[in-house]
Amino acid sequence: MSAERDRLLIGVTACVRDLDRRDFHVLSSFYVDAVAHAMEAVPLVIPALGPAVDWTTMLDRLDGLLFTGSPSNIEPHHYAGPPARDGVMKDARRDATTLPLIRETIRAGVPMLAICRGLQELNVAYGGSLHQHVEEVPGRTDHRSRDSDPMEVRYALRHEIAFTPGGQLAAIAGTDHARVNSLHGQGIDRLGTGLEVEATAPDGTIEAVRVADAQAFALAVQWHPEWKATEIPLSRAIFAAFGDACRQHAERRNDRPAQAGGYGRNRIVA
Ligand SMILES: N[C@@H](CCC(=O)NCCCC(=O)O)C(=O)O
Repeated sequence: MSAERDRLLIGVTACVRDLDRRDFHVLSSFYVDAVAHAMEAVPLVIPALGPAVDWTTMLDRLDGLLFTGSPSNIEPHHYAGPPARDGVMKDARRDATTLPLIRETIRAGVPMLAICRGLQELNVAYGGSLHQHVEEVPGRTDHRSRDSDPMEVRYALRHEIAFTPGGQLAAIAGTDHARVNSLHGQGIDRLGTGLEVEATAPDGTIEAVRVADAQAFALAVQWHPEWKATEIPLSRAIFAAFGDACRQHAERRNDRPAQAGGYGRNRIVA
């Protein structure tokens, strides 16, 4: 088998945007670049088709899933929150795809990494709720970036985070604190059942969580490691740890006999 065929296949979630009077399934190139370069894996864009996607077939073939960030917000009815203010960007079809897909991914034991909106989706998928405007919560700072700023400014490392002592992220990072970028207006309010906090900002905002009883890697961060993923040491470490977990999952699955419709299907080899 060629080295190219050995590469990991990583699903990356897409948003739906109305562009030129049609819907496009889109995502920032930073995520696919991070998968291609920091993980040396093959990114496969997962369209936001909601229940039309056959999760079992998809999860049988993927080595891992990256739940991406997005300018849009989760519709508050998913966490019994008050209606969003006028003008807030939403994406019902992404919600209808990622919320069940996260639960299914973890149930299937497929490794996952979630970033920004992805972290918020994981929290909501596990029964948690969100602050819709973190900057208005007493004691909190403004975690948003300015859309008009150049990317180097928007993605600049902006604030400290402290890793939970003894946590998975502290082990991945090899330190107890780091500086991260910040491009979000929403954040975790009530923590989802079964999630554990892995990092916090000085104002108390939850910056990273993990699914406590997941069979495989299931980590989510509120910042953006996909930015300069091959250059920033913490980002490199996160994608390396995710890649290791995906490789182990691929190896375990390839050892299992083929099943018709289960999560143990062998990959087709030449
Ligand atoms: N809209 C939510 C989530 C923030 C988020 O994921 N930002 C990423 C923007 C850039 C990108 O598409 O990658 C919030 O504001 O909290």
